[in-house]
Amino acid sequence: MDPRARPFRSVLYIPGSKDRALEKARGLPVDAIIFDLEDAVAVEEKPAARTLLAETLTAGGYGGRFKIVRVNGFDTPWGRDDVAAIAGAGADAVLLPKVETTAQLDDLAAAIPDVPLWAMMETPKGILNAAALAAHPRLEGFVMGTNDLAKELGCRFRPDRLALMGSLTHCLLAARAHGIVAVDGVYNAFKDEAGLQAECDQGRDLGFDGKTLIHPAQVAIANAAFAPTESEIDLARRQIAAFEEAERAGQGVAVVDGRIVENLHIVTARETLAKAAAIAELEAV
Ligand SMILES: CC(C)(COP(=O)(O)OP(=O)(O)OC[C@H]1O[C@@H](n2cnc3c(N)ncnc32)[C@H](O)[C@@H]1OP(=O)(O)O)[C@@H](O)C(=O)NCCC(=O)NCCSC(=O)C[C@H](O)C(=O)O
Ligand SMILES: [Mg+2]
Repeated sequence: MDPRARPFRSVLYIPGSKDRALEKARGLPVDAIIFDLEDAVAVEEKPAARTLLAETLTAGGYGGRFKIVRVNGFDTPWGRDDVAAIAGAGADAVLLPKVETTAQLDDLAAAIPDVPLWAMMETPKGILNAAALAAHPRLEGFVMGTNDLAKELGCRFRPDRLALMGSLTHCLLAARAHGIVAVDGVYNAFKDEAGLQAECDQGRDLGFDGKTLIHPAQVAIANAAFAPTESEIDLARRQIAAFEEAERAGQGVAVVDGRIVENLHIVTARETLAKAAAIAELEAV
């Protein structure tokens, strides 16, 4: 199945140690959840978080939300135990942090044979290897780790994310070349709605499927920013109708709102309608 066939507008991190947040997420209108065992969980809490998360996933109750578990790296004392604990618990994907090589993905793939893999893109080596990682046969999604990446680059956070732009677009190119999902990084100032809106709009303009989030207050903004707008849906319908009319008249080009519409625009128009339909289907669950 095409991993991009379902929506990933809002992808909420939940620390695997926080039972209240794990419970709350069962009612949040998010497209996907990253149940985190890595950086959001303190070292002393890791074994208990792993057990709590395995029990929580097994209990279910997350409806149509896509369930991703971020395990610790296999170069830590916890990574392999994390994978063993969540295997068979019903996760839709397992997310490996700080991925740099396809050998790391091979290692994870061998440890959990039946679950799709996702990769955190957040180190310079990982970003440089994005094309090879995206081509891995088990990989279905990239998540940008913009905090770790900024740390590694030694760059400053700016509203326009200038220092990160090369990495963001490089990973998007790799993801699109290999048909996998690409989700943008988090916006840390979770009470700053205007800042989040601007960063979501930028991520959407770049081509990301959605945004990773850290707080429920961020969900509505991401859901709106990464959904097709009413005017985009209306335009898509009119482009398809006009193009089909042109084809019936033996022509390969139509004109809508003063702009040419060719077959390639119809591909985009159909994708827009398919995305709107997938969102409606998910929201009906
Ligand atoms: C940022 C927070 C620490 C804020 O927590 P808190 O002060 O408790 O928030 P609120 O009191 O406003 O919470 C209100 C209610 O919402 C629930 N809640 C809060 N956060 C979440 C969440 N993420 N998911 C689900 N529910 C959540 C609270 O439980 C309250 O519920 P109730 O009491 O019933 O009203 C906190 O939001 C938080 O811990 N966020 C997640 C942080 C996280 O996961 N960080 C790691 C991922 S970021 C990262 O690592 C990216 C990447 O790797 C990189 O390098 O960039
Ligand atoms: Mg990180």
